[in-house]
Amino acid sequence: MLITLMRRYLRPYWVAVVLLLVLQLLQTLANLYLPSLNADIIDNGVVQGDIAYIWNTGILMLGISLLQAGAAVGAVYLGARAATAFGRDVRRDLFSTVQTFSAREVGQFGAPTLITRTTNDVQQVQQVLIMMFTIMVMAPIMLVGGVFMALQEDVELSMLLLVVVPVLLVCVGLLMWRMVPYFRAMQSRIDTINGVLREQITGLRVVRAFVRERREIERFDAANTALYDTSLGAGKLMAMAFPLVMLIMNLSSVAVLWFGAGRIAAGEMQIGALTAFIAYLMFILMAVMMSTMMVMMVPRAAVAAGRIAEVLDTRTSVAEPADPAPLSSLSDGAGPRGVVTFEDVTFGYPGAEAPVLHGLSFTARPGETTAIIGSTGAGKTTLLNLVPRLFDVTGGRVLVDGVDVRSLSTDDLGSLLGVVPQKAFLFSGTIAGNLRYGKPDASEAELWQALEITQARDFVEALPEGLDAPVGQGGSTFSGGQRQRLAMARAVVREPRVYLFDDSFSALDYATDARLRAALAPRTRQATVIVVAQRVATIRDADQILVLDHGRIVGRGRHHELLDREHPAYSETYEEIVTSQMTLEEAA
Ligand SMILES: Nc1ncnc2c1ncn2[C@@H]1O[C@H](COP(=O)(O)OP(=O)(O)OP(=O)(O)O)[C@@H](O)[C@H]1O
Repeated sequence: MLITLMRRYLRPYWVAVVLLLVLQLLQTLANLYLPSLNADIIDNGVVQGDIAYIWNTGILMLGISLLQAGAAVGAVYLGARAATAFGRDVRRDLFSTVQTFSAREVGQFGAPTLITRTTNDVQQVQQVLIMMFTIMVMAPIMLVGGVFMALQEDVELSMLLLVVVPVLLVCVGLLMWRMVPYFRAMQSRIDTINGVLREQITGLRVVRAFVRERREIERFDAANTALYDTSLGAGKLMAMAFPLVMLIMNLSSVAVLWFGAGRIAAGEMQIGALTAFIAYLMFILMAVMMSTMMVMMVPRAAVAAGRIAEVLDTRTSVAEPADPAPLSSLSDGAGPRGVVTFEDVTFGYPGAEAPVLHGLSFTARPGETTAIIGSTGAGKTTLLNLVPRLFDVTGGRVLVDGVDVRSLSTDDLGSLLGVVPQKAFLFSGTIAGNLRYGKPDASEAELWQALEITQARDFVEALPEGLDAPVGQGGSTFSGGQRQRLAMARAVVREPRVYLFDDSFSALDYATDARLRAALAPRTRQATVIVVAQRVATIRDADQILVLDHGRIVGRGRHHELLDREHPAYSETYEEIVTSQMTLEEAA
């Protein structure tokens, strides 16, 4: 998975990658060559007193050092560029894939993991990529080249490698092997801390209201201590790792000096060769250490790459039609009017045993208001979500002007709808920016008009910056009712064919609710309005009221018809809802 991801996303940067590999090769070879030149200076220059040789070789060494430094800088630069570009491209694709997801896929993954995958997991792979760019080229060359050069300097002394290398390999391998579980656990501990923190920040008011601060602090402490323990475990091993490696390296140097001194005394080796040998030994040991670390890090990155690929490979369940029906084909070729028809619609959430909606059939017409009322959990929001295709039906069809919503392109379908969700959501920015979300070229006059209709003009006018007043993330700087009215204004600015209001009026007081509906009526005269409501007062004038109970339509008609025991449309459920909110005299 890691390789596939890297191949796919590094392809545009292959020139930079090849160039950086060549530069790495150059600098590693230069690195390998320098100790040998140093040995030559000592043996042929210093020992023999040949000043000219020292100068010439010294200048050559300087040249090679400069070349090596240049190549190293170039390689690091190109590597960093390719790796960061890789990260940017993967994040971009993850984001645009998630944008295509329906509520089904988002629910299946969960928002937190989608965020972690786009940020943390990409970072993990990117880091390993940078390491690979250097170590993958450097380590094998340093290892093979180091052994080759060491043999060139002295074959007998090279036998020491047979002892030193396996010892280092085993020690570093063991340490890393014990560290990996800590690293894995660390990720999930960080996830837990994030989870607790997110919940507490979002639910801060509830925590305060129920005086649960102490309990919440304990919860956070537990998660925090778990992370501390894990980090400490990894830290202890890490603290051991460096001294251990240094000890092995120093002991090896001592061994080389010990045996080398004997060989020099016996006239079998020169001093320069001994210094070069020590340098090559260090190269070899470094290469072994880096390769071991690399081998241990790859599985972690592979896990991250797998998680990224899982998102990238997920196809949305509300797929775009291959051959979308043009808007002009709606209403039998007359163009969009906004007639919404549910035809024997059944819907069940993924993984749920029973459907939430059962065989719903109704038509909502332009110029009419269709209201949906029912107890909580009856399926009202679910029903509304099927029109903009947040989910697709599991049985039956949802039609707009006689065309199945699944046959329209999502852009076309969206252009017909003005949705006001149950939880009004605003984006950070300004009020004007939010209102123009569905119609970027709307004039200021249009924005004020929409605000007037949704009874939001007064409070926006009262803000010092007016339309340019800042909006906090999610709309946090406004009250629930203000947010709701701004969200409605956003839909009104768009002048859609179909308005979908999901319980948008319940955050308003009775008087504002009534004024808003009165102001909205002329604007929606040509449009289809579907309103989900809890309050009977909000919908008593609706042209058609659908009473929903456990996902079935158990009553349909106008307010008076549904209450009239003599009328065929009479609904006992509706009467129960009405009497729970007002006396029958008030309702009449
Ligand atoms: N994402 C989901 N996954 C699984 N089940 C869900 C999901 N959303 C809602 N449900 C279930 O579907 C049923 C209908 O929910 P829905 O939100 O449509 O009800 P509602 O009538 O709008 O309620 P309310 O008036 O409280 O908003 C409920 O039983 C709920 O538990």
